[in-house]
Formats: sequence, C-alpha cells, structure tokens
Amino acid sequence: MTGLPEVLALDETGPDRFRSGPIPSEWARTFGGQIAAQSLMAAARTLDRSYSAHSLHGYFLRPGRPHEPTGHLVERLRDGGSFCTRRVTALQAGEAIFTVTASFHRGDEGFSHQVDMPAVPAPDDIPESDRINGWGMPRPAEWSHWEMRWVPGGERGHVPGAPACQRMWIRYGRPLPDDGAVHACALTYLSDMALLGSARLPHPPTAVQGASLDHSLWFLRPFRADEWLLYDQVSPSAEHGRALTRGRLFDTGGRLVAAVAQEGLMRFDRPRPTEGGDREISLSPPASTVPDPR
Ligand SMILES: CCCCCCCCCCCCCCCC(=O)SCCNC(=O)CCNC(=O)[C@H](O)C(C)(C)COP(=O)(O)OP(=O)(O)OC[C@H]1O[C@@H](n2cnc3c(N)ncnc32)[C@H](O)[C@@H]1OP(=O)(O)O
Repeated sequence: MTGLPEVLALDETGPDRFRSGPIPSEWARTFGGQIAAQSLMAAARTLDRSYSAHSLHGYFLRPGRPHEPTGHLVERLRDGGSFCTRRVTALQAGEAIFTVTASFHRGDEGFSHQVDMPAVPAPDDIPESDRINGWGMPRPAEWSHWEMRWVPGGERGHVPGAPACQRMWIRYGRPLPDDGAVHACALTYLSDMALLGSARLPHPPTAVQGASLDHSLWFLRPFRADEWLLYDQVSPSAEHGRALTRGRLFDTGGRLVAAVAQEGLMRFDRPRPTEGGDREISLSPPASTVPDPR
C-alpha cells in the first residue's frame, strides 16, 4: 500500500504546476484528505521554507478518480513580509475537483493561551483498532500506515440521542522526515479521516450519501504527525442533508496544535448502481455491524 511520502511526492510539470498520483484506492472517489494534503504540498513547494502553513480553506468540487493523476495548479496571490497566500486548483482531465486557499506565515511574537486538553486515557492504555469507531467496519487499506486508538465512548454510535462526538489518538506509524511541510500535509490528510463520522453517530443506520464538501484547518503550534495526536471531534449540527463538524488536535503534552472545521454531505441515499466494484465512501454501515439500540 502506498505510504504518505509517495502520496506527497509531486512531480513538477512546469512553473507552479505539479502532478500527483495515480494512488491506488479501494474507494471509488479519492479520499478528500489526500487531495487537500497534495494541494497544500504543491503550495508549499512554491515558497521559501522559512514560511510554514498556518491555515487553509478548501472546497471539494467533484469526486476525484484515484486511478488517474491529478494536476495541482498554484496561483501566487500574495507574497508579504510575514504572510504569503496561495490558491491551488486540483484538476483531473481539465476539470477542477478541489480548490484551496492556503496561507503561510513566518513566526511573530505575541500573547499565548489555549483551552485545556480533555481528560482522556493515554494512547498506550487503549488497544489499537483496525475498525472505524461506531461502525465495526475495517478501515480502508490506504489508511493502513496510520495507527488509531479510539477513546472509549463513541463506539455506542447509531443509538438515537447518542452524542455527536468521538475522540481518537492517531499517528502515522512510520517515521516521517524532519520537514514541517510534510507534517502539515500529514495532518491535513488525517484531519479528513472519520470527522464526518461524528455527525453520523446519533442517527440510525439509514443509508446516506456522504462526502466532505469543504474543509478549513488552522495550524496553531508545531507538532509531528508521526507522534500521537488526540483528535477530538464533534458535530454541532446536521440539517438539509449537510452536517457541520469541528475538530481539535492536541499532542501528548496537551498542546493544542490544530483546529478543523468541515461541512459534509450527509443526505439520505437513493440506491444507484456502483461503478467498477469499488466502494463509494458510504456512511452506511451494514446492519449487522450496528449495535442494537435497545
Ligand atoms: C464504505 C467504507 C466507508 C467507511 C465509512 C466510515 C464512516 C466514518 C468515517 C468517514 C470517513 C470518510 C470520510 C471521507 C470523506 C471524503 O474523503 S469524501 C471525498 C472528498 N469529497 C468529494 O469527493 C466531494 C466532491 N464533490 C462532489 O462530489 C459534488 O460537489 C457533490 C457534493 C456531489 C455535489 O455536486 P452536484 O453536481 O451538485 O451533485 P448532485 O447533482 O446533487 O448529485 C450528484 C450525483 O449524485 C446523485 N444523487 C443526488 N442525490 C442523491 C441521493 N440523495 N442519493 C444518491 N445519489 C444522489 C445525482 O443523481 C448525481 O448522480 P450522477 O448524475 O452523477 O450519476
């Protein structure tokens, strides 16, 4: 299975133009975190390394096809003394599948405060799981290099009235290079994992069509994605076939290192023929894996 360094290895095809993939996947559509991570890497490649990403805001416009390459076209919106901004459009066959604006900063001095990390068991006190929380389903193979330990509680999903929140410890299970851009892209990748699942937890196992629609991410403090991060996820709202989700990421020292917000499609599914036998990113667990709500 392709690892993160290969996912982030972009070919430069021209000035401010990069190409990624194809990356094998068992899903019919490209994982959104992958496209966002690659586009962020394309933006970072056009900047001096003294700048590091502090935020990104993106829209998933069309489903990506994992078995085809993706072009990443970078526009230099502004180069300032402290902040630089890039817009990246990810394209397949000439059509935009994703667009993101990413901003980079080189450090200033200022005040410091943060919220406390929730009190949770340490990752070493929680068993490793190859299942997605609340679903009893195996993770897709492309996530196999990621280690996940679910904080007990969220596995009681699909019970009406269950809280729309879940927490997991997560890290990339192999050493990553000492390159801040790689760690920012790795966090971008993982930040799309399971986040929409938090919105699914209070609802019965009715079939829904799910996909990330937009994604915002703020990098707040230095971190490593190959060390444990607590991913605290909550969905404040679901309505009109869309769910809002938010996430916070803490390192093991309790430092708040990143914050995420996303709106996802979560509409009742109309049965459709699936293409080529690949799995759509369906937020519909098989009934046999769902805990009995009684
Ligand atoms: C399986 C294992 C997973 C494990 C499960 C674990 C869960 C627990 C953790 C989750 C973890 C994963 C999380 C990953 C999250 C991403 O990675 S998702 C990937 C990234 N995001 C995307 O790819 C979204 C890209 N954007 C789009 O696809 C499009 O913008 C949108 C959102 C579909 C909207 O486009 P649109 O043209 O306005 O769409 P629309 O016309 O409404 O419909 C499009 C198609 O759907 C059909 N459709 C419309 N309404 C419906 C409906 N209600 N029902 C069915 N079809 C419909 C339409 O007829 C149309 O069909 P075609 O004509 O194309 O055949």
